[in-house]
Amino acid sequence: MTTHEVDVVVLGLGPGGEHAAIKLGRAGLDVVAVDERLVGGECPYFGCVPSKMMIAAARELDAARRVPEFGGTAEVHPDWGPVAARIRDEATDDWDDTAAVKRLEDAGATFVRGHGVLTGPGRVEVDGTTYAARRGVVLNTGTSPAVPPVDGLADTPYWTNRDAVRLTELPASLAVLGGGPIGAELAQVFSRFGVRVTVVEAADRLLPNDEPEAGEKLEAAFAAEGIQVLTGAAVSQVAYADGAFTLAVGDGEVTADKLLVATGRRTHVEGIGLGVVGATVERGVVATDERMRAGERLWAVGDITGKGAFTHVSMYQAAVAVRDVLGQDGPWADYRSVSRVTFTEPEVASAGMSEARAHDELPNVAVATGDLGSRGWIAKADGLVKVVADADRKILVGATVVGPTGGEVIGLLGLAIKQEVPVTELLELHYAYPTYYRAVEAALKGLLDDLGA
Ligand SMILES: Cc1cc2nc3c(=O)[nH]c(=O)nc-3n(C[C@H](O)[C@H](O)[C@H](O)COP(=O)(O)OP(=O)(O)OC[C@H]3O[C@@H](n4cnc5c(N)ncnc54)[C@H](O)[C@@H]3O)c2cc1C
Ligand SMILES: NC(=O)c1ccc[n+]([C@@H]2O[C@H](COP(=O)([O-])OP(=O)(O)OC[C@H]3O[C@@H](n4cnc5c(N)ncnc54)[C@H](O)[C@@H]3O)[C@@H](O)[C@H]2O)c1
Repeated sequence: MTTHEVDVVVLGLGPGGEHAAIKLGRAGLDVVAVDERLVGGECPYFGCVPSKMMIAAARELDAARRVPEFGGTAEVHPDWGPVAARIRDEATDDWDDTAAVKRLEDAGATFVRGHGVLTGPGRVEVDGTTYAARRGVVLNTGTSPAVPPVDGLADTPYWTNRDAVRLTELPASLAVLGGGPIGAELAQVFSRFGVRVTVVEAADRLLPNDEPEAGEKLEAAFAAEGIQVLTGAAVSQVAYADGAFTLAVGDGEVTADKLLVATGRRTHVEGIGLGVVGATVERGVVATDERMRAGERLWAVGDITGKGAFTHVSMYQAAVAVRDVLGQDGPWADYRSVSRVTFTEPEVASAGMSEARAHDELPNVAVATGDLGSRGWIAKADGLVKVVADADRKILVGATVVGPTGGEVIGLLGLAIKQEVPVTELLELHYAYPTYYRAVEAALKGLLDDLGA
């Protein structure tokens, strides 16, 4: 067996691994970067980028459909062709990572395509070759779609996100299993392109990991667009015959031409030798410290760390790990104010803790909710701002914004949570009239009585 001595091996090149390999290569280290599929991982080829391109197109269709409400007439004839072409040509290079491999090599890293396994501290084996890393291994092996053990499902030609982003034509009807971020975003896209969509969600609301009020707003928006949503829905069986899927849901049935499974993710932590470096894996998550250290000469970043399955978290953690590999003095990982956005319309954005988590972790919590104010009324847009405060310290610990630009407005609140800005000081800002972010001021005012401020 051949052994190569290097400084660092990056195993798995999702957004975090790619970032780490490029930074460490540019820092002059001898880096070997390993991926068995495409450099960049899920986000550019099967996740964020293609889905957001779909969403951009679907939004234009929806805006055109709203013309009569505001003044005039417009005819909308959806065409998936330009969306499919844009994803193929602009987002994914036809699912070819030549450009991403070149970026790695230009940074000084050596790319190896293959399945890597840890064989000891700092040691990774790929197809019979061992790479022995003096400093250690950065692990970023990410996830695959998780498919639930529903009777019959495995034998059907269901889709996951990896199929949905490669479609060149759309079906007449689609059932979406799972109403989390993937299911919700894609359900709305396909519905806006004329597909009859039914979302089947096991929990009692859409986006069950967000505030309940957010799920309610989204469900109302979906109903208004004609998307059928079944919540609290247990699917006991899936069958496929004569070109159609049938889902047994409670006492009833859902039928559709196609089925998209969006029921969560399975982390790639099994069978890759995590035991040999003393890493702790619990419920599919690799335990990490504030420097992203996960075992002997091992750093772990991205979805496998369970700190938020988002591209920005993966890249943030990679930057932390790079600092530690290079012997720098922090800053280390801080998750108090992780922002996240589901790009439905309305957007559902949040930062920090939910109200429920704040009640679990803090003795005194204050909560206030407001609507989107003048801007929302003018644009005929429904939504909300919810703020969660530590009532003893009089600072925000969590926030949710549901609305047309929720993902932008949350930036202000994320900063306030991270910097622990007193609520009274936040109220000293000038909130331009009539912006969406002005709705934050109204929500904050709702906290004052409870804070005794
Ligand atoms: C449809 C969809 C939409 C999304 N939208 C957003 C969004 O808008 N915003 C956002 O922040 N996040 C979004 N996400 C989540 C985002 O894609 C992930 O959080 C992101 O890709 C980070 O993942 P990661 O860095 O852990 O690794 P991944 O992207 O999962 O990549 C891991 C890489 O490791 C490789 N690998 C695994 N095991 C091995 C092995 N043993 N040997 C060699 N290589 C291996 C894989 O081939 C893969 O390339 C979306 C996800 C999906 C599916
Ligand atoms: N805009 C974004 O940032 C974005 C977009 C998409 C995905 N993501 C990331 O990817 C992750 C994975 O997304 P996801 O939506 O697949 O996972 P998820 O775990 O967030 O949601 C899955 C949903 O499926 C439901 N479910 C599970 N089993 C079911 C069953 N048998 N029948 C019906 N419903 C069932 C769950 O209750 C849950 O609501 C997200 O948590 C998020 O971190 C982010």
